[in-house]
Amino acid sequence: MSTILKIEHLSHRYSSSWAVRDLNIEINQNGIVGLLGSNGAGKSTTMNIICGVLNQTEGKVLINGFDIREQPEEAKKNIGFLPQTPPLYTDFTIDEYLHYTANLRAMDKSKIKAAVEHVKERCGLSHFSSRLIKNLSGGYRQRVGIAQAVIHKPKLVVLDEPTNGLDPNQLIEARKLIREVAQDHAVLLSSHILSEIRLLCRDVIMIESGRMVFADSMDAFDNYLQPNSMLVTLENMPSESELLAIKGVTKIEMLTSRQARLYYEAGQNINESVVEASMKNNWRLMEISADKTLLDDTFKQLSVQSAG
Ligand SMILES: Nc1ncnc2c1ncn2[C@@H]1O[C@H](COP(=O)(O)OP(=O)(O)OP(=O)(O)O)[C@@H](O)[C@H]1O
Repeated sequence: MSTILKIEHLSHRYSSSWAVRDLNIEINQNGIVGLLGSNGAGKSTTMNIICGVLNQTEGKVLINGFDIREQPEEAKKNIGFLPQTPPLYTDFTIDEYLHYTANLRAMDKSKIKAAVEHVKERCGLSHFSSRLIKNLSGGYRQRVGIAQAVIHKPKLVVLDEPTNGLDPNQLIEARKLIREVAQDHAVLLSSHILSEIRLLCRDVIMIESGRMVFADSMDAFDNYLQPNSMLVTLENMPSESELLAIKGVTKIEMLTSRQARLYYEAGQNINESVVEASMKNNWRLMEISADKTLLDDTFKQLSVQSAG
């Protein structure tokens, strides 16, 4: 079986400056892969190249084994794309628009009607079939955008910041739909919001200044960003020096009268030592948890580092 998406040494230059440098990405299975990066990192450029909207300066993009530049028709049959601004014709009804996009994808004419019904059902649009797109809320427009991206059952679905600008209820609905889509498709989803990527994605690729700075599972990303620290809540909080005496602990930060951040050496597991010390000294351990609060800070640092 071919790899769904393979990107080799991809670089892109706009006039004089490079927006993407030597990207290598491979996606082999369904599920959501996050493309994370701050504004201007090169996410949209990468996605536009993957989807054949922009020709790269250097490198290769293969979709299901087809080169997007050399075999664009075959490659594009395997891609569904929702750009940052959904390509909606607002004077069309949902039905008209989905028939139109199915025809654009050169789908077998005899299968279009059933495909439109199926995708409307799947995206929760059936009850709005004959409503004009201009009369839909932002959340429903986004659903139509996703529907046009999956109507032809592509192997790869590319969603450029699909949850941007949605209100909290629309966000929940959009995430649910994207998760459902990812059960049958490989989804590449971009965002500059770390928490959004953490919520949705199995794997994450982080780019900054056009270069890849990380690519692995979300769990590995959390570990990578964890500066080896944990949060402990103790009812009887001891002194800093007593906490520092716990085996493996290298630094203490007192956060409140009952909570402290404990830093430890990479690769160490200090949970047991903390529990033991607490029991021995009657510190009354209430909670011990991985420290996720530093993630956003570290993300900012990472972004700055890679820009340098
Ligand atoms: N058409 C263009 N001409 C010149 N430079 C461009 C063009 N499009 C993007 N750029 C530049 O290329 C770099 C990458 O932009 P890109 O839009 O790919 O980033 P992004 O990660 O998608 O950011 P955002 O989330 O803000 O869209 C930026 O420095 C941007 O200013």
